[in-house]
Amino acid sequence: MMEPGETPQSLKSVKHVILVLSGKGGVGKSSVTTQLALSLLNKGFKVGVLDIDLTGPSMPRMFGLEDKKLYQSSHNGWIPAYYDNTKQLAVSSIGFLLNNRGNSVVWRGPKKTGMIRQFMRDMDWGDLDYLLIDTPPGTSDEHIAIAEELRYCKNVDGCVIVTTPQLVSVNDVKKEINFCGKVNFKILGILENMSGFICPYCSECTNIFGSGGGKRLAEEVDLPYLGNVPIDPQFTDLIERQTELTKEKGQNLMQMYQDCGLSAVFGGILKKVTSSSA
Ligand SMILES: Nc1ncnc2c1ncn2[C@@H]1O[C@H](COP(=O)(O)OP(=O)(O)OP(=O)(O)O)[C@@H](O)[C@H]1O
Repeated sequence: MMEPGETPQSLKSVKHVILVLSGKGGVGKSSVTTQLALSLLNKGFKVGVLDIDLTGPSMPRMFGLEDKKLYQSSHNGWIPAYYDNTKQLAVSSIGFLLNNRGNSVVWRGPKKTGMIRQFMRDMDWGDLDYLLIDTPPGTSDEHIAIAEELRYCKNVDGCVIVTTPQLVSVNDVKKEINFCGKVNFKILGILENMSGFICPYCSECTNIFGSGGGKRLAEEVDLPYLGNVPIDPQFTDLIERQTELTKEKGQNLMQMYQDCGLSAVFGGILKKVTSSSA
């Protein structure tokens, strides 16, 4: 039984917890979580990823783990899905508990809260350097539940907020910032995803959705700006065809990501995230 004000047992051996949030859906929050994880792994850290997007879980697909399941250990709760035998990357998502990928989760608030509580208290993460938490868009039941669970955890570094350059996304981010203030989550910085498209043939950058909205917002609200992430079709292809590419190249996702243009971009972003969280 957890006493009020305590860090859940499952997080006691986790050094840093970082949440990834966005005001709007489809802005690339899961892609950002995935790339932060890959960048940390490529630096030699042991990483866990918790997907609390209960209605649209995407972490199993992002890491090519769709066939995996979560198992209940005899004494220590749920065992996460490991990417491979090295156990450097552990992932937990409701996607691993659904019998069928197409199944939908139609739950009211209390059931969602119960599931998140279980994810927070009953996972056997073991020792981790970083636990990244991918959240659904907005500020709904899942966010309130996770904020309650993490309320007294000393190892929560804070949140990375993802936006796209469009004003409508930037406006929704302001609500997310407001939410973080209310639940006392530190904001590590704002990141602008889909910030231009780099032509793979001529390397010219076209600002399809405009650009600079994230940076202007960070200045307006006086928060660190973490950087722009362009649209890179190589990354989408890597995620979509990872099983095929792994067979073709004999490399795992972490190795293949190092050849992706976005890995250098995330190298810079990770430095800022980890220095803000230090
Ligand atoms: N910088 C990028 N370059 C190329 N593709 C990207 C980039 N960012 C996101 N994508 C692609 O856009 C799609 C949506 O991204 P993602 O699933 O990460 O968004 P999300 O904000 O997590 O969505 P949801 O609101 O459904 O949780 C995915 O197919 C992803 O591969």
